[in-house]
Amino acid sequence: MTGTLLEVHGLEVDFVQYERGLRRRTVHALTGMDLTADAGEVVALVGASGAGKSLLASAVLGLLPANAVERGNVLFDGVRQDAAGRRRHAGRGMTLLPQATGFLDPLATVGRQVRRSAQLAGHDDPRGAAAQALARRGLGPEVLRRYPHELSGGMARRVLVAMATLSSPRVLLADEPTTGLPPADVGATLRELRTMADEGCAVVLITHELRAALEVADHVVICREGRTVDTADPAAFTGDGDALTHPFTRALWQALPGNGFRVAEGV
Ligand SMILES: Nc1ncnc2c1ncn2[C@@H]1O[C@H](COP(=O)(O)OP(=O)(O)OP(=O)(O)O)[C@@H](O)[C@H]1O
Ligand code: NI
Repeated sequence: MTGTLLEVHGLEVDFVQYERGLRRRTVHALTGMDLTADAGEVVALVGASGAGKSLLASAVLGLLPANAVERGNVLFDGVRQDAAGRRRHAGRGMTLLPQATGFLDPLATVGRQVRRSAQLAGHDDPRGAAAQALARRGLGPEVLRRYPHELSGGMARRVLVAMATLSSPRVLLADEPTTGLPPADVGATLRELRTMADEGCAVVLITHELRAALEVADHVVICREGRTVDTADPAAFTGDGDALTHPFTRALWQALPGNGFRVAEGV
């Protein structure tokens, strides 16, 4: 259960936009993302809102919109894959646990969607596996018949977690998996991701909550304004942050409540 399953090298993403009068404008959304995740690891990708975390996940899975232009390399299990190749792995070898619960199909029942994840992963009994996966997250059989709009935000998120884990991915990109969950469920979800890694999956945990990331991560990748700026060891996030070599990472740590209330601006 060793080996690098996901490598992202110098990933850049531009969006081509047309303004009034058909004037073309290029937005440089990602300008240099690097990330490596081995089997057995949780790699946290941490950064502020708009830093480019979700975009990296979409790009890795080949799910960028048509007006996006991508440069750089993405390797899955040591093999470079173009966007179409990555899309073929999506939902099988590589799974996205999406940030937006809008990823659920509004026209299909929860049961049908969760069973589909189980089927794709080759479960012998998709129906039983789906019911069990939901029950493990406190969602009873009545939820199977519901449509996504009949779920609360927290329930929808637990359905997404159930679908992602059922698909037994080798690489899991979990995009803000704990947002909107009550504290007890946050811990349970993080532990679940840790267990998936311990069983051989490479987990990329996308979050803006550094403290939560430190609880389960083996490495912390820090991104800022479309590029990764540092990869740090979770053990270095202690005390005043003197063990953190990058000034931006140190400032992020020091700015956390309880760490001195220093402001990270101007770094
Ligand atoms: N389809 C798009 N067209 C143009 N710009 C986009 C598009 N999608 C994302 N962006 C831009 O790319 C940048 C990164 O967005 P992204 O959603 O990856 O941020 P994030 O780090 O996931 O933030 P959050 O923590 O709020 O989820 C933002 O500036 C955003 O406006
Ligand atoms: Ni995001």
